[in-house]
Amino acid sequence: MQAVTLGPAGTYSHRAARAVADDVSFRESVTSIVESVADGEYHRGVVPIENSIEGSVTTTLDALAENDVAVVRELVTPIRHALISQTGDFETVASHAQALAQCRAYLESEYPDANREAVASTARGVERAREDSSVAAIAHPDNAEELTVLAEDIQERTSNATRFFVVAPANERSRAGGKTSLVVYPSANYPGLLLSLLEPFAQRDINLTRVESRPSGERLGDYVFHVDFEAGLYEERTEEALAEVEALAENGWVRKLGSYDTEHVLFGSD
Ligand SMILES: O=C(O)C(=O)C[C@]1(C(=O)O)C=C[C@@H](O)C=C1
Repeated sequence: MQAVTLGPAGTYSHRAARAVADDVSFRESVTSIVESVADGEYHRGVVPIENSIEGSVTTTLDALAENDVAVVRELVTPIRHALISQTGDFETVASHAQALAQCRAYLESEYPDANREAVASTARGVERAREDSSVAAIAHPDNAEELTVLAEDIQERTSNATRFFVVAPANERSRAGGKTSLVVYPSANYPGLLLSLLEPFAQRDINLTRVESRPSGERLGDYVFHVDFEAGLYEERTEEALAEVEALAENGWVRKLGSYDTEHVLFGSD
């Protein structure tokens, strides 16, 4: 099977994608990965959804709200960052914005005067460091070929981990699995709306694992809600809860991304 993920080769997304497919292709943005699966160009896409330190990857949330795709697997993988450069003498640190944020304390204490440059991915940061000796990158240490690893494990916590979703064409959505993800756009705003959307789950003893609001883009104060919970779409209690949520969102829409199980993925050097 072929999968598409964030490139170039060597990103954390690439590491996660190797657990899904032998043949991995690359795109420059999460949005184009999700779109290329929705268009049928690829069968699987691997996208970061949430990090234990820095929280949601908002471009992924928005792409899942805007494209009709299914989530078929969830992969959790440790994220251990290294500082990589040609020499110890650099002016700029280049990496993905998530990685720069996950190493904020280290950078502030060790390199308070260095410029931070957000690039499309951690591996793109390594390319910058390879081209320019005044640039250091934050990335997985396996990317350091011919460069120097100045420091390892510079993320805020050793427990740093990122969740990835494996997206598939919408017709491959599964009802089986211990977790489910939904996107709900109620297109309404009144006191207690969010409470009413969540009560159907509490009443059926369904544990929510994440609720995130994102602006709908329509107007200020209008939100899309991303909800993950510990039950499968095949369960009667889920069907009942969803019927109530769909009734509450009758002016908007509910996207069932699908049910899946969580897998923890490790690589040799993790
Ligand atoms: O830049 C990469 O290496 C990515 O795969 C992206 C990404 C992210 O968007 O969160 C993935 C995992 C880490 O949290 C840091 C960056």
